[in-house]
Amino acid sequence: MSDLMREACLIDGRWVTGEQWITVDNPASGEPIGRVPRCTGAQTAQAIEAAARAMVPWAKRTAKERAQVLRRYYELIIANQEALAALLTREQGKPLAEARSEIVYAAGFIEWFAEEAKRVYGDVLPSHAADKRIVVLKQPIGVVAAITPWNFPAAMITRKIGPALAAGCGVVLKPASQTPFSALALGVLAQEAGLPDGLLNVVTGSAAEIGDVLTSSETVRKLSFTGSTEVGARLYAQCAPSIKKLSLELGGNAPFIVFDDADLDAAVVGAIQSKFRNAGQTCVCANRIYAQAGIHDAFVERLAAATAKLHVAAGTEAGSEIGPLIDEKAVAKVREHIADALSQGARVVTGGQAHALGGRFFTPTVLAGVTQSMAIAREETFGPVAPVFRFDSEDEVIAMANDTPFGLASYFYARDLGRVWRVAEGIEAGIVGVNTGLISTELAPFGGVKLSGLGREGSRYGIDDYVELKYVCLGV
Ligand SMILES: NC(=O)C1=CN([C@@H]2O[C@H](COP(=O)(O)OP(=O)(O)OC[C@H]3O[C@@H](n4cnc5c(N)ncnc54)[C@H](OP(=O)(O)O)[C@@H]3O)[C@@H](O)[C@H]2O)C=CC1
Ligand SMILES: O=C(O)[C@H](O)CS(=O)(=O)O
Repeated sequence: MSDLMREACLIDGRWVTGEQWITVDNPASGEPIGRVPRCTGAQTAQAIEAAARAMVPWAKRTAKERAQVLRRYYELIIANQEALAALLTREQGKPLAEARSEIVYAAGFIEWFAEEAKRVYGDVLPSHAADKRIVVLKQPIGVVAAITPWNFPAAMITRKIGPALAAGCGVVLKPASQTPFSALALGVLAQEAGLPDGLLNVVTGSAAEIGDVLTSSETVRKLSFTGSTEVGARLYAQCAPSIKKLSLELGGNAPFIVFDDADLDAAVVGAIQSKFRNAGQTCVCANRIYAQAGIHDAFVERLAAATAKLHVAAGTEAGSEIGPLIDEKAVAKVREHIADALSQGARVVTGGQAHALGGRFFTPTVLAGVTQSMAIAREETFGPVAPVFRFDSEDEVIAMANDTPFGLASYFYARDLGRVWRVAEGIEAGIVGVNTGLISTELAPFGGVKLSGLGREGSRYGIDDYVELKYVCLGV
């Protein structure tokens, strides 16, 4: 067990366990790698109380003092990149190279919000009366509950705790049950960085039981959730009675459009990067690939050739590019999407079947002849399958791209300036990648529209969701 691995929860500065446990397995082998406590509702309530108590002195510290602690936290995450990456690959399965990148990405949110802590500015506004002055204060919103998914076990956490801690809030974090160890390791480093006891609490266990306590608590003033739209909507409803502020980063169904005037080789590189990162298990993966008639056949041929070269192996194996899927349910969904597409006339260009490694490994796949009526066009595959649709006109493909209740990420390759503006403005999404398949950075506002969620994470906008505005009307 690495010295960052904890089989315990962090509540009020203490590592605690319970009477029941949840076993965590290695997706590459299916073998158990450890266990974490199944925290009770009472333990969750203790964590909320600890966060509320610890945030009072924390919020009273100067912004610069908070920034200095967060800066130390950032430096410790970077210093422990290798150990954190190894732990992340063991519990989530992604290639070690991707895990190392995720740790840098995760650290980037702490670095960024350490700086943003010092720039939470209020306002003095022109008054409405000679004997009044208008002052706007920005104050920490209160205790923050953060619930995170398994696909980015480190970055999805720091993307939430970074702004929360920078703003002066206390946090109760519930990581995904399949990938708790990265979160607990970040708890170890938070203590080492000097975060006060109780400010960051990490509870593991039954999502519903912990979620019920977090969403019903009136002490919790903010819920930040990343995960499926189904669960996000449920949490939204559960938070209504206590009128919490919500950030919801939910599911996607990203279109990836290649126009006739695209740089075809660049488009193939971008499609591979967007589609197969984390074995396709990201909410911003290209989920539908549209190729214009003039380049369709050449693009499909080149995409299939590049896809067939991807190295499928356990994440710990040198050169691994595609690791295992998180669980058997994920493999079943990939099979269902392929079978449904083939039953409606699509064809396999490469892949299409489980990998020789067996278990949760699946061969990177390209389908052609895909249409909007297929399940793979309507649902998020969350796996290594690239479905290619043919289209003729710009208006037609914008309509196809927008023919989804989701609106998180989108991508297109084109070089005509007018087309770039028309398509970027016409696509209904929170994020548009133009001539790139990689859009993830802590410096930009990340989030979606429609059923993909509420709010933005990262960037100078990201801290707004963790403060409240207070209007002070000053009689003079
Ligand atoms: N927009 C974005 O940035 C992202 C969106 N996603 C989306 O999430 C999905 C895949 O991730 P996945 O983890 O399976 O998503 P889930 O929504 O199933 O789970 C996300 C988190 O919510 C918890 N959870 C589940 N049910 C409840 C509940 N009733 N009350 C409280 N918490 C609950 C889970 O806990 P437990 O693990 O214990 O079940 C987990 O920690 C995909 O749809 C993907 O698109 C994923 C990542 C990023
Ligand atoms: O969980 C996800 O899919 C992440 O939000 C993707 S990203 O932040 O790495 O782009």
